Amino acid sequence: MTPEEFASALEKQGLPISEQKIGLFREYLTFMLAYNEKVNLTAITEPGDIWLKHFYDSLTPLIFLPVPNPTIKFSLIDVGSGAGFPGIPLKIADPNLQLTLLDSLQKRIVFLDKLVRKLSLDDVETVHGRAEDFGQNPNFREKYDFAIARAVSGTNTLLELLLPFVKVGGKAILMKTVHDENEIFHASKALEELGGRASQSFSFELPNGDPRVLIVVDKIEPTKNKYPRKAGTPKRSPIGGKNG
Ligand SMILES: C[S@@+](CC[C@H](N)C(=O)[O-])C[C@H]1O[C@@H](n2cnc3c(N)ncnc32)[C@H](O)[C@@H]1O
Repeated sequence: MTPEEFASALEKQGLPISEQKIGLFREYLTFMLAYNEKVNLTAITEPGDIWLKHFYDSLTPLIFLPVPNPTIKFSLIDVGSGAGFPGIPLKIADPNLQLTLLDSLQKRIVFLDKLVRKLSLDDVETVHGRAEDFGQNPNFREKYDFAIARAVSGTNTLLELLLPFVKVGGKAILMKTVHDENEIFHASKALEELGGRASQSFSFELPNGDPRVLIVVDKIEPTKNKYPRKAGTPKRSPIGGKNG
């Protein structure tokens, strides 16, 4: 996908993007690829693939999910953000977002700090640590309108990593590749323990035909104090068992 195809695919989906924002995506791509030479950030290094599989893919929640009133600032934590996906593309598209990027790898957080300065993005906080620890931290716990993650872990594990961050009334968004789109409706044990309710599941294809699923979970009750459990436990022993 070229930058022009990126802009026109978004426009077709009702998400027009300005030249100035395309310029920020160009800077992001150049900076990430240069940095990737010394620090492992992404296995996707072909520019056309970056426009499609990182940038366009990261924006799909804005295309497929009902967007809250754009004049209201909302807070979002991107858990396991890696090289900034999906958080940074979402912030470029919606500068009103109050964004937190969390990752357990220090070298990725150092990259994200530099990137945020390079792109002059406001209201972006980067946090080095494990979701399991920060989910128990009162400054982060139940403080966000949205918690999102792409390519971090299986659904039951991810629910335990995401839902503790979400305010009652907010949403967790799970970005998945191929999987059973009804899986979330069978994650009842994890949802019940964590105060979530499966709300929507969207299956769609990227412009090249690659399948994607977005799962939305409403936070309907506070998460029980014992969750998230200590670092590593949600992955080793997911509530309700391992799933996709
Ligand atoms: C496969 S990468 C995906 C990165 C990015 N979300 C993307 O879609 O390109 C997974 C990232 O999650 C981070 N991660 C995994 N488990 C985590 C945890 N428990 N807490 C915080 N970060 C975690 C890893 O350090 C890694 O950067």
